[in-house]
Amino acid sequence: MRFVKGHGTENDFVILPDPDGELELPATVVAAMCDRRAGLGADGVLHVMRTKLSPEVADQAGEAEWFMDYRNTDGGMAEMCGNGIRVFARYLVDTGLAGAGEFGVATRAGVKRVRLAESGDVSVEMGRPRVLGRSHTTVAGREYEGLHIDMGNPHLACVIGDPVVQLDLSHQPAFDPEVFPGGVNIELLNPVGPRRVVMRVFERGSGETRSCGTGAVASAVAAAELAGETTGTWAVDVPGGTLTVTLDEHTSYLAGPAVLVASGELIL
Ligand SMILES: N[C@@H](CCC[C@H](N)C(=O)O)C(=O)O
Repeated sequence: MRFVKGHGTENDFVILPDPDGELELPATVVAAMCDRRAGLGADGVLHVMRTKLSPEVADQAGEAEWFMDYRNTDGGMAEMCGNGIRVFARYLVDTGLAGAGEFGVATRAGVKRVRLAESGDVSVEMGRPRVLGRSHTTVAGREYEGLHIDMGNPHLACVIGDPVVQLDLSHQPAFDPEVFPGGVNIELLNPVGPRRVVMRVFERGSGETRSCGTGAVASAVAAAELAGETTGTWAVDVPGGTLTVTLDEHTSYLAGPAVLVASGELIL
């Protein structure tokens, strides 16, 4: 099985080209690929399929030739991945499957428009974050409150007083299963300057990762709410680098580096 490996601010992915939709991807196979000791190692899998061949998203085929079928480390499907879609776009352009410039990519959360800049950064229009209320999480015995935000996938973004660098995120933080029946991505963040936050994340289905694009947008929304703002551009520092989030009245944008680092043959 051919693969390409890439990352966006060290949120890393195995890319599986499968234009004609011939691959079977049971959760066990995805989990084996993502295993950092016995497999290739990754935070998730980007399965590259023609949109028209996937019944899940075939209605998006008019706006997007390619479908990002996203899987978490545990093999579970997710609706959207902000870093993944930027790496996916980099892959499509570098392999000639899409022209440079702006184009649509199909996802389970609808078509997202991506754009490659000359600097090498890839940006994506993420849509309007939906704030659905407040909830709480417990991390290493400490309870934190945050905003429940729908980015196509579920988030709990918590601005906290404790320094996020010191948190123990080696275990699943507790959350309210009545609010998040399908699980949740949990962001912990500290504002560190005007429109700048430091964020760590515990992702649904993958554990702590070094970055999360949808989580960065949710974090900017939570920081903006605290500052009494609704629009503007935020820098989100994550363990793997820095992402830029722009919020306006109608939508949100995520930008940052997206690189391919290896390709080869997987023996599974
Ligand atoms: N790392 C991603 C989010 C991936 C999906 C997430 N774990 C979920 O289950 O919703 C990002 O960059 O947004």
